[in-house]
Amino acid sequence: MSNFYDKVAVLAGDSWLRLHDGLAAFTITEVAATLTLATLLIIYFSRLVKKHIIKTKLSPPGPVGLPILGHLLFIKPDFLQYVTKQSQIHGRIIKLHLGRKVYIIISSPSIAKQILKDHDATYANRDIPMAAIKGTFGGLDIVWRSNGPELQKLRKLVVREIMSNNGLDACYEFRRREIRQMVKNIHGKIGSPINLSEQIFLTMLSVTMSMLWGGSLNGEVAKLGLEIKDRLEEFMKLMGEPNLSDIFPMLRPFNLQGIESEAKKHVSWFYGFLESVIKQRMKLGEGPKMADSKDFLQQLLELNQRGDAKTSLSMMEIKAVLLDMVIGGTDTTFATIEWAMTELLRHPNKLRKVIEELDAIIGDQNVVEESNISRLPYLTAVVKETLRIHPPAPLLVPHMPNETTVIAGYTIPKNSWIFFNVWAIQRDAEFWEDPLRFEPERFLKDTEKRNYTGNSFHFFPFGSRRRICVGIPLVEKITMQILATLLHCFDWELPDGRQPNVKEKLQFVLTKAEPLVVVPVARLSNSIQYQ
Ligand code: HEM
Repeated sequence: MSNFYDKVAVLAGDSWLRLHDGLAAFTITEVAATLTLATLLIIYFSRLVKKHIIKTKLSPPGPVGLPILGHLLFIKPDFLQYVTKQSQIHGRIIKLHLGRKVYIIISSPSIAKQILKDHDATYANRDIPMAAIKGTFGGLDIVWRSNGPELQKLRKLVVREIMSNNGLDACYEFRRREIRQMVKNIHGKIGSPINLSEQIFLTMLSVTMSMLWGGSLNGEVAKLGLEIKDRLEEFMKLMGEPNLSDIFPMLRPFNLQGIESEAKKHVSWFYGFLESVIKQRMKLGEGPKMADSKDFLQQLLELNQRGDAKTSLSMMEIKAVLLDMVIGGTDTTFATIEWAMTELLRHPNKLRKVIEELDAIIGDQNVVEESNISRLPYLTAVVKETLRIHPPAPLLVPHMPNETTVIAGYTIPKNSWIFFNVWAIQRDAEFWEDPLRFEPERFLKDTEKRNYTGNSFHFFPFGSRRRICVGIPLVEKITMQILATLLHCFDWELPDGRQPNVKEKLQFVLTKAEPLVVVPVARLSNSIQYQ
């Protein structure tokens, strides 16, 4: 043994020549052992140095909290307004705490980029709230799964099989049918004030349900659709509610606010309903077919039958993913259309430009089809400007780093909740000229740079990189087609000439606090569009 260490000393200290001489005398095992030892020492010391750097770095600034509770009592009633105001006072990266949970709020594009681009994998995890654990079989869906091969498998399946051009084309007829139904419903109420927000919501739910399993909200089924809406709204509210079981995990067994049991009640109702749809589908075989259309459920069940671990899905995963789709597909898209209509009605000169474009491209005699959408650049800019001023997920979904890191000179502890305040970034006068003005024209210039595919950290309403929204291709089609149809088929009058306000309400998704009430007026000479 001592002979071995003598040889190591020769290697470490003597001349190049002697080293070469010495090498000849070593066995392969001895050389390998030396290299392993050296590597382990390097790893050990670099970790020590990293730990020391992290320890000596600062914690992000933030308001002073109460002992034990931290900022729990301050974040209500309006979390978004509270964190935005605190960021204006303390800086673009701030820290709050709720019990032992650390919240980090980012309002800086460059810091967001550092996290989402340079530390993407570390920060692509989620700390799943108790309400979501109850609602997703412990996190079997996409939204609440942490980073890893299972998440990537699910995301790939949805993106490739469902959100691809082929997947979406396969269920175009379902979307088209529901939009035609919306036109018919509104046409029946010409001249009287209608709650357009509710109409848009029901259309979106109807479109989503019909794409997922061929369901519809017409006739008897309408009641069912409304019950789905109420149950899922309750579930979302509970997920957004600060929960003592999350903040103080030792209190979990007591379920003090009853959030977990309530969440389970609402979501179990929804899963019960889904099970009956799935059972019926399996009994009947293929389910409703329209021309060459296939609904999502059919595509998901085919994946379940594949029996190939790489691509197949379990029944629980299918149900959890369907829940993501109903929630993700309905609320966010509804909010975007509702805000776009509100902003256009507040800005008649912009509305006029949209109408001119629709008249030029679609004309008086035709119906808006998905194939026309790419020829409507001004309306596309309207949707982007709406997503800039009113991002439906203003803080994205909280990310969680699985190790402690140093970001912008501050230590971000492992397992903290990271909120990206896109709402504040997208309204920041430092990055946007006259940021509160509704100005779609800003998206007509430099269109490549000003897109929302996650490369710009000044405009990222869908997030970025590993956790970017999987629904973007569907959003692009459905938002544009519904908006174009509403504006092509009808003129809209404001009851008593009152402008709609832009008061916001955050319940996981940022919607209008008050519904949009307007009077539809028929505007096309060809009544075929209304039938
Ligand atoms: C205007 C409409 C929409 C907006 C603004 C939006 C926005 C977002 C945002 C901000 C995230 C979180 C990104 C992050 O964690 O960093 C997200 C995730 C997600 N969205 Fe959307 N979304 C929309 C529509 C949809 C639609 C139509 C679907 C599906 C039908 C969908 C499905 C999902 C899913 C499954 C996730 C989870 C992705 C993951 O965690 O890996 N979304 N979306």
